[in-house]
Amino acid sequence: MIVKETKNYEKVERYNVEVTEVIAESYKSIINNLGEDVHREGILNTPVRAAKAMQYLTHGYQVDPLEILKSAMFTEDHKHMIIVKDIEVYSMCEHHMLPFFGKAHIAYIPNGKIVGLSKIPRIVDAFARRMQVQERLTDQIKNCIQDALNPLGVAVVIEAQHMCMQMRGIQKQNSVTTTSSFTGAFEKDKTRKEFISLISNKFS
Ligand SMILES: Nc1nc2c(ncn2[C@@H]2O[C@H](COP(=O)(O)OP(=O)(O)OP(=O)(O)O)[C@@H](O)[C@H]2O)c(=O)[nH]1
Ligand SMILES: [Zn+2]
Repeated sequence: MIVKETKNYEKVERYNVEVTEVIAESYKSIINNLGEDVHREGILNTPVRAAKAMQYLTHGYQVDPLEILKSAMFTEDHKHMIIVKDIEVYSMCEHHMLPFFGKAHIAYIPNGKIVGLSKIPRIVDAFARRMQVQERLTDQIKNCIQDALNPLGVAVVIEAQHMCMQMRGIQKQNSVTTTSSFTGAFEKDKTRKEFISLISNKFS
């Protein structure tokens, strides 16, 4: 499944017909085995809908995050912390194939190159729209920014709720998991504290 943006910035979803049919057949069997009637009106198109939904939720495999960053890098002599915070994250836990969702807060300190701001949420999506664990998602985002920009440091914090811990299993509705990953300057106490303090401030 490919998500493309047109020149007018409209998002177009293109599904490979054969892949969708194969996944839909599997869903038919799953729905049947769950005890539902696959011929019931409301469910008749569900296998295809679910096949498309699942391909959408994992379309990050078709995206190259490094290329996204490289497509908008600019030379700039700015050596201060740049933070993009409160980026919505929707991902799929690889253990249960249930969503986990929350916010990512990302910072870097440039070393000659800055990147187009929108590209940071774009790479979050590129890695999040896959089967993931929160820890790997956090590290992949950090490594990608480090590799593309070679900055003085990168910081990534993700706060998320896992549906597999809420709707089933341990059923804890209010627990939030925080993961973090740092390079370079952010390994220093002072810089990391400044980052944590800035992401904790809310705009009034
Ligand atoms: N570290 C980590 N664990 C995760 C993540 N998403 C889900 N899990 C956990 O993956 C584990 C899988 O454990 P298993 O014991 O194999 O699965 P389970 O029997 O369904 O476990 P319960 O959820 O405890 O019922 C669970 O503890 C989940 O909470 C994640 O992003 N990171
Ligand atoms: Zn899970």
